[in-house]
Amino acid sequence: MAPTTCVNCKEARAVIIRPKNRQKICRACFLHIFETEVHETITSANLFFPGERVAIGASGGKDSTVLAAVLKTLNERYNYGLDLCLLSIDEGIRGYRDDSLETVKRNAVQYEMPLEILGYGELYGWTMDQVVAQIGKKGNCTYCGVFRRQALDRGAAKLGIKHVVTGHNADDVAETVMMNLLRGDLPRLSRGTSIVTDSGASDIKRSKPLKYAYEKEIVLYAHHRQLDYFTTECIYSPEAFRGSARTLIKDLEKIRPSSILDIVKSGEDMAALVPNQDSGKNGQAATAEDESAGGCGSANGRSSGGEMAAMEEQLASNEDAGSRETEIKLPKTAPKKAGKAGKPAIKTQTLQHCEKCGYMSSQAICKACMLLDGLNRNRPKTEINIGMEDEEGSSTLMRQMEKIQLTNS
Ligand SMILES: Nc1ncnc2c1ncn2[C@@H]1O[C@H](COP(=O)(O)OP(=O)(O)OP(=O)(O)O)[C@@H](O)[C@H]1O
Repeated sequence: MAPTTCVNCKEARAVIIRPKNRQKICRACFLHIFETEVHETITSANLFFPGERVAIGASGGKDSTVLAAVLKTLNERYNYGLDLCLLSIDEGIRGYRDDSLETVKRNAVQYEMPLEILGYGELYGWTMDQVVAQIGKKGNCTYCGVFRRQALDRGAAKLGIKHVVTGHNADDVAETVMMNLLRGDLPRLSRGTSIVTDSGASDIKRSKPLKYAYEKEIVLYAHHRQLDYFTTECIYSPEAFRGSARTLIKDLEKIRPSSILDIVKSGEDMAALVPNQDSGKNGQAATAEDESAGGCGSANGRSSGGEMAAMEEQLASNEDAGSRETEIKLPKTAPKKAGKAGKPAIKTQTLQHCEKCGYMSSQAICKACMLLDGLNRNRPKTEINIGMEDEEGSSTLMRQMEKIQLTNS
């Protein structure tokens, strides 16, 4: 069979079938189109101004690595005049984040960007390994998400930077839209679809330049540019509800590739109909305590079927057949059981500063401080746990010991 020619340049051989629209294109055109689409997202939302200092939330994963690479390219190509740096949060997860941070350190050299790393240990006195040893694996994503959102703000403040960009992509936004629809939480739907979010109390703006980029295209971009990124998933359990929303989105995408963007657009349209009940500065959606803002691979259900891992494997095995067309077909995955989701009432929130740490909160005490309070109350017992094996058996034993101590006291 004669090789297919790229529909864009009409010259080179097509080696990619774009997941977004099924167009057959060559490698060079794919990379350029992907970058141009991100550029259009940036310019149409007026995300940056010349001379702006911007911190890239860098986890070492594919999304933030692609974000850093693309921003560097666009900054040079279109003279954005941005001063870019990498900001990493070390959640303190041995065998996961320590390894991914090594990738970020290499990226800092590759992209010639300064890197700042801030740890939960130094910020909160608790690493996620310690949190999980105390509370178990169930529900740990809540702690991690709340802490990370604050940590990114605090890291930016430390650097004197007022804008943090994250690698949230179209799939992430579509998942958030679905979750909030299923929960009947329209105000949160509005916050989740916003490309720019800022808090009413901190002057740090958040944005998602990859908001319209498909996750599969991000993987393809990373692959074809041979970017150095970290693929292992978080060792702690994913959030079940988001995992189910993710499976739903991926199933819809298989039938109709445009579904992801359609869901994002529908989310935006619906958001425009919802009264802006808790906007931050400049009328932007306030998200400091919103789950869509902090970002977490496991909380985003990365483990729900390991589709991206399968795709990466397939791309690697296509390596030898570089000149052939690459069509990504994902393995069928069994649907995951949804977690229990309460239906929150729509209510107006009053934004204020946390009495303890000063961070933005809709309550007198922010979520992070409330979580820390609970953890710190049991601190002495947790300290006994330090140094013990990190296995499920050990933490179960510790919890049993704690129960016995509580019963005795
Ligand atoms: N530990 C971290 N330090 C800094 N930024 C982070 C960290 N974890 C997540 N983020 C930011 O939040 C975004 C969304 O994270 P999430 O883990 O949900 O997605 P992901 O697809 O796994 O991202 P990535 O591929 O970049 O790890 C990331 O792209 C990154 O910008």
